[in-house]
Amino acid sequence: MPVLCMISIRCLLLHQQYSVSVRSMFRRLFSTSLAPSNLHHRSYRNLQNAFTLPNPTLNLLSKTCPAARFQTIKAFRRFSCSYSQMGEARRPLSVPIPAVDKADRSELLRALEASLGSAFSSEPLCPNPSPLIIVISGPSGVGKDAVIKKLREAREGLHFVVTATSRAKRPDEVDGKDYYFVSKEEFLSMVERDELLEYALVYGDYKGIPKQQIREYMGKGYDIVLRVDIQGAQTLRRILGQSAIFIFLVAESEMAMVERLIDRKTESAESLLVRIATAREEVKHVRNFDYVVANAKGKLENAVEVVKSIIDAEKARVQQRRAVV
Ligand SMILES: Nc1ncnc2c1ncn2[C@@H]1O[C@H](COP(=O)(O)OP(=O)(O)OP(=O)(O)O)[C@@H](O)[C@H]1O
Repeated sequence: MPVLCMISIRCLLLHQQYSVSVRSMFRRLFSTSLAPSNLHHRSYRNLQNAFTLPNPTLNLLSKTCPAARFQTIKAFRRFSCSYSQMGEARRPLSVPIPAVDKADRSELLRALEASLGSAFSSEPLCPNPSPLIIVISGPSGVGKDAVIKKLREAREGLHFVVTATSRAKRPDEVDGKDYYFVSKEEFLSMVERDELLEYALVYGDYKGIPKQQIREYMGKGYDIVLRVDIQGAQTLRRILGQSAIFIFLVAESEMAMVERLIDRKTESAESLLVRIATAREEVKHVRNFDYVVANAKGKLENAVEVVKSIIDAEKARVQQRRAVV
């Protein structure tokens, strides 16, 4: 019995080798021209008969190894099915195609359309991109605002959501542009009215993302850019899942990140310590993001280029992300 099984497997291998080589020979034969002759069809029918003729090898196999026979039949079905699809596109031409060096383009187009049985479509072959939600996050002082500022200058069709915050305005910040500066009480009543997609208490101040702004701009076809801290990004991942793109911004090293925060001169000594300690932990969250982008010292432009490329790549995805807020 084991001997019989080994013989059967050998036979199967030989049979499969034979069908593979015949298949590739066959493909070559049929892929040479758009105008197959009857000969091709006859050859195909002969070959099909050869496959379906009572075959002692197959019979032997079916008795000894039913699974092997099933595989062989499956392989043949796949082969004949792909042939018939191929055959549809290569059926004999009903309209002669004029010589390409003699006919003009419109003549050729008409003849090709008539032969194929339908007009060529001018509909775009690329996916119609749906508006994206791009979440940009990273440790404190890594350059999120700097990257977003450059991105704003470099690219149209993006809406940068203005976050509501209860923190005090810095001297160089503009209300309604950098943040919506609101009191703690105002912020909490927005929470009660369920007006925020996500909110958090960050270093003693509230920050939150107004839903209405996102809906309005997505409705107009804009891509949405959200700038959030790591805590916010985690919450957004839970809410939006894979429907949004999550980009993690990092400095080239921890030292570079600390120097950048010191040089900014916006933090007190205590706040600097808290931010740096937090940033150390936050870097570990990179695995929850889709992309990581380095914003190296003096290379802000590079970081912005990478973010732009990510957006371009996402626009070309076959399976588009569809965020609903
Ligand atoms: N590639 C870079 N090279 C040099 N300096 C940079 C670069 N990117 C940003 N900076 C500077 O680093 C400082 C921190 O940047 P930024 O305020 O954009 O960080 P952030 O991530 O938004 O910080 P936070 O989360 O604390 O608000 C700023 O002074 C900014 O000008």
